[in-house]
Amino acid sequence: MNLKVVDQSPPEVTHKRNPGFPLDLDWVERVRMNRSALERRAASIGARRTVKKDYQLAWLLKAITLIDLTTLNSDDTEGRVERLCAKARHPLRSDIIEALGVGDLRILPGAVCVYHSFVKTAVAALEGTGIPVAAVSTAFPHGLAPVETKIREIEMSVADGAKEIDIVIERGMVLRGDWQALYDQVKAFRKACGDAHMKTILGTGELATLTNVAKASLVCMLAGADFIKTSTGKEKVNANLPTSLAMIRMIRWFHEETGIEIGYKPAGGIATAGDAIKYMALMKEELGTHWLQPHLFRFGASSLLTDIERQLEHGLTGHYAADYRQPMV
Ligand SMILES: O=C[C@H](O)COP(=O)(O)O
Repeated sequence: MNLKVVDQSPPEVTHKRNPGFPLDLDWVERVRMNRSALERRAASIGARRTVKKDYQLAWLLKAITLIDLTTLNSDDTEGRVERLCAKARHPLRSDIIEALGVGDLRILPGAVCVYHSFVKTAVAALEGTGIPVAAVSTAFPHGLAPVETKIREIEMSVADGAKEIDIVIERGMVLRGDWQALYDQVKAFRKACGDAHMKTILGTGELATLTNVAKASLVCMLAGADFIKTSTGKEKVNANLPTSLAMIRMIRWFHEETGIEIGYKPAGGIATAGDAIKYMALMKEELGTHWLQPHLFRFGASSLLTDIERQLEHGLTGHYAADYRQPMV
């Protein structure tokens, strides 16, 4: 198996964090996306085999390192978060690791993502692993609370030990075209994050057009977002490939203009190993393999790891495991 794809050099050495830039309304005005062209391009990603069989297991191992292992349910408990963190510590069964011969590779998820209330629990459960805790703060999933309340929630998540903050934007600001209000609020969120990296959830399924998605992406990047993220997982339409293309192309344009690399996080409804490979192929083709590293790409997903583990076992044995052998939480 070619494991080069799994190997990662330490990203922090070279990665320059987005410092934020002034709001350039002329640039925002120039942004246009052509939905049918993006849909055609997205369809071409799914239509052909993107990763040859020999490489599939390596890509799936890589995919694990890119997952924000997530539980975001209204009935979450400390116990469920602890079980999720135990899974994060050992994302693959030891017999699979042994059979793949990858015991010496650091295959751990990119982060564990929880509501603010569970940050302390997750930080304690992950101690010593180096796996960061990401908190969805700012009145997730709707984002509709007074700005002071949302800023306070960020500050509390950071104080509890979250190293990454997933903020949600107010979709109404985009629908009204109030780019100044969006910029000001996201900039204030970034300030409250301090050293914690900020992922900016756009709620793309509620933004009406791909041009709006692209403009909102740009405004959030100008305001200092470290990542742009599609969805909360709670909208009727969550991550998909055409929306991803619109956002990824804005990341590329932003990089061309500023030299700053922004991360991308598709989230919501990404549940199969096949989905994961399509998103990774899209990133590779549009931005290059460099972008397939945990500091520049994450999946927001609650059940993806279960399917990846099943597919890895299938790749090794030719059989699928019974569900009880791969409990999630
Ligand atoms: O940000 C993560 C999403 O809420 C996860 O959505 P999912 O449960 O559909 O995988």
